[in-house]
Amino acid sequence: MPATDRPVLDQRLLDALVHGLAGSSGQAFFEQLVRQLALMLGVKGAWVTEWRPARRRLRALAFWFDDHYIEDYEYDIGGTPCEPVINRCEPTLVAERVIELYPRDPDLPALGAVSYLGQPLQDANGVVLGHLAVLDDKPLAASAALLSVFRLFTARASAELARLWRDQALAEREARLRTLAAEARQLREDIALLQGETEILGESPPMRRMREELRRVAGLDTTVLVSGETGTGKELVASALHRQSGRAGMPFIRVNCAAIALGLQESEFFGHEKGAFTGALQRRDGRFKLADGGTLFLDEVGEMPPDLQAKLLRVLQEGEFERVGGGRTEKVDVRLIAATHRDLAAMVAEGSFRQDLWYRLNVFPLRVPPLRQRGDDILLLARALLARFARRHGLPLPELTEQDERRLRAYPWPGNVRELENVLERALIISPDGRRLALERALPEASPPPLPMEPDEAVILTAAELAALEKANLERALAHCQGRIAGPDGAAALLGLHPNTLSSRLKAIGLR
Ligand SMILES: Nc1ncnc2c1ncn2[C@@H]1O[C@H](COP(=O)(O)OP(=O)(O)OP(=O)(O)O)[C@@H](O)[C@H]1O
Repeated sequence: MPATDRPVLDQRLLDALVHGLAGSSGQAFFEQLVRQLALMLGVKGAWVTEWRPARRRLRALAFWFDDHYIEDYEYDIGGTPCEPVINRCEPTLVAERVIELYPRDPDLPALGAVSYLGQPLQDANGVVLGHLAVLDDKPLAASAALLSVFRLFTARASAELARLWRDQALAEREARLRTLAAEARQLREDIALLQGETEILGESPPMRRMREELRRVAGLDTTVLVSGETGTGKELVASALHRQSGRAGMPFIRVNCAAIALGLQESEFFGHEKGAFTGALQRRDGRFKLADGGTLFLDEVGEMPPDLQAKLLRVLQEGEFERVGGGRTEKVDVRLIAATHRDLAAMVAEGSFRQDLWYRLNVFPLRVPPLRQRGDDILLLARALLARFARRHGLPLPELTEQDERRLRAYPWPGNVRELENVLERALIISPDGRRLALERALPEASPPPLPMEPDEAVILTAAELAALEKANLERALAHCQGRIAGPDGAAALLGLHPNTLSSRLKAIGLR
């Protein structure tokens, strides 16, 4: 078709194109753009790329050719008509005989190219982000209309690509911030270590057993899977495994698998080369590299997305990995510890966690018991934690009263040691006189009242003990109300029961 017959002047087509693009963004936008551009200019192919300066390559974000999309198109710009577009940063039109002019470009003959038009995509500061190009199997005349349409779509593509770069750069910075936060956390842990705050306290049988297992496995390079409810001390256990191992002088690197931004996971683990993807402004080491010689702690491993599970498995099997955007394989010497509050076996059964990865991680399972199964450890922990908080805040250290002890034992501690820490710190801070803990105010509203007896080990009672406890409670209520059941001064009101219900209960347990 001669250039003048190309439908570039058709206003309706132009409107359709602009409207078609208005609603889309990202990948969909670029796909629409190249397809519509090729159709509109009546050319064989159109593609939009992003520029990877480190490797001097262009990677197609979308490539429409001969009525279909071409996937994964990436090329070195040397000897191609795209080279002057990128290098000189100016539009390039090759109206005909493009193969003769660029004989080193191997793709031109394959695509049957005769003509070429390309223009760089730039951000507001003139930095080259990529380019937009069309090619045809017929000569292409530079009509003013064609060039103005082409310029219009170059501007739209530039704006969209610049937006994507900004988003990626922001995500990069956030990731960096998270790394800094992790380093700050590491430093806080070092300080805690120096102040003796990393000791795993507890003398209850389950804690003694757990500590003994920890001691046995710590010195080996065995992968350990630490499980337990939230706040039970899994991270404390992981760092103790590291400190008691031969790797103690080397880094202990923690990755929270639940908190890595989508799209950055692979780079977070394995690192990336500068220019490896949009927004990868500099080369960065991943957590595997940072942990070289030391221990890598995969916290919340149950939250790891499936594709990352597959990649991690490959690294564990092959013992090496590649940075994102880098051809070189890297080998590191890392001991792996994973932790989860989830039931990984159940996740494997339901298909949300890879069985082969689970086998690799579950070499030595270490279960941290919930606080409610640790008996008097609750009191031991409470005293140690109170001393720590009093020291930290420069406050007097209150004694635990019997009432405090009962309250601490009776509460089920769903948030485990972390919750105990929070409650005690709050109780200490709001303590009215500095000598007495304000536990009743610091404990969550729904906490049960203290049991009027000292249960053995923990708050697990047999059915007979529970019945005896209820009987004693009802007797005390009756005595308090001089045997009255109903009425405002009756035992039913005191107990929060309907009088008929109370009468039935009294009959059932032989009190009436
Ligand atoms: N046995 C213990 N002795 C002393 N401190 C403990 C003990 N167990 C837990 N802690 C403290 O309780 C807090 C929570 O522990 P940690 O962060 O290790 O729990 P976690 O199981 O990893 O929690 P999550 O599942 O939420 O990640 C930490 O401040 C830790 O120092």
